[in-house]
Amino acid sequence: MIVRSLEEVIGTEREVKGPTWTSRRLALAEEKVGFSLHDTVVHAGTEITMWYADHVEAVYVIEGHGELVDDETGDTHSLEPGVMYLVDAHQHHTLRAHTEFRAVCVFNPALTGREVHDENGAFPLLTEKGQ
Ligand SMILES: CC(=O)NCC[C@H](N)C(=O)O
Repeated sequence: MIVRSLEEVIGTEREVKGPTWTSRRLALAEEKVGFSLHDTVVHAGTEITMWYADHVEAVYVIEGHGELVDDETGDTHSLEPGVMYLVDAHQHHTLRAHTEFRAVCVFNPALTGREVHDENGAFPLLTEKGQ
């Protein structure tokens, strides 16, 4: 059994900062459980367009308000605590954080921990060895 607190992760290599977000990665590929689990904060008033070419992601909002745009259809969804969205088919999508926004994010395949978005808004498919 692995028990890990957010406080243990903050300030370590498991806390990864992107341009508009900070991802605290509680479970990673090295745990070998088939997914990674992150407690992620998105900074208020920001917008980010993403496209996970190699991953699926589940996002469960626990704090804050924002909106999600499915860039493939133009559909816009209001985001607030208790709302979950699944990026289930590699959709290009845009997240706007109206307030500081916090969510639990799960990725499959698991992130190794060092990934930040590339120029397409994707996470590179790294192995634990970093390829
Ligand atoms: C807003 C957002 O989801 N940014 C990407 C970070 C990713 N969800 C992560 O948790 O690493």
